[in-house]
Amino acid sequence: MANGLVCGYGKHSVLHDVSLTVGAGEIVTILGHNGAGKTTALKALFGLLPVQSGVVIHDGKDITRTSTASRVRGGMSYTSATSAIFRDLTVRQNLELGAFTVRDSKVRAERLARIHDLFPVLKDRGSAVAGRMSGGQQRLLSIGLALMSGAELMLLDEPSLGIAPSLVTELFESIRALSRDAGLSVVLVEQNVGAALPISDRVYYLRAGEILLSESADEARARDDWWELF
Ligand SMILES: Nc1ncnc2c1ncn2[C@@H]1O[C@H](COP(=O)(O)OP(=O)(O)OP(=O)(O)O)[C@@H](O)[C@H]1O
Repeated sequence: MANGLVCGYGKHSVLHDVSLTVGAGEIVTILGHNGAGKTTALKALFGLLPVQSGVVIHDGKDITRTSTASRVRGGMSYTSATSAIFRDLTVRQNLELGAFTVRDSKVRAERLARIHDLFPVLKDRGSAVAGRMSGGQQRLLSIGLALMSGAELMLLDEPSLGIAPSLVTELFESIRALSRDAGLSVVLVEQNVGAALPISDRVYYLRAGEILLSESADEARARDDWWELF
């Protein structure tokens, strides 16, 4: 997915030689302290930041210089840590907009039904104004939006942020189910290590823009010294 990525803001490099892979149906989690470069890595993968050197590969194609729009068409989505929804529109309108690139109305209806099954609150509150829902419900909606686009690879930045613990478990189980049943691949950035590890396949540890270590989530779960690694 990324090889030798160097990227940052202006002339300032934040990522130094970052390489990472995510297979079909795999959930890969990037762990690291504040400021390590986790969000920067997701943005670089999604084409929101120019890459100074290195390559981004998706579906076997070099997409390093392609636009974000073409990455969306290619099956990628990015959900930022700050609520990525249309606050003044209803929940239903938000979800419909998530699939604005999908012409086939049957496909749109199927996706909507699936998301309603996954997150029934988005069905029950379909006519609610999105910006007036709770923070947790807004997070679910932002993930619903990404799923409506038909993403095969989701880049998720701190999905648990601001969500009640019971809902975090439910949300993460839904993500796991999507990867298991529908082959969804996920690159997850998460401070809530306890919630992320049980659904992850592999883990990358990022420090000051460099990958320190990559290991299986089983190995990571067996550790009690994550933070000493950084
Ligand atoms: N828009 C920006 N312009 C300049 N520097 C930025 C910008 N956004 C982030 N940075 C810097 O890039 C570095 C990495 O930030 P980034 O947000 O990727 O870290 P992070 O690991 O996601 O941290 P957090 O867990 O706090 O979100 C930090 O030093 C940050 O100050």
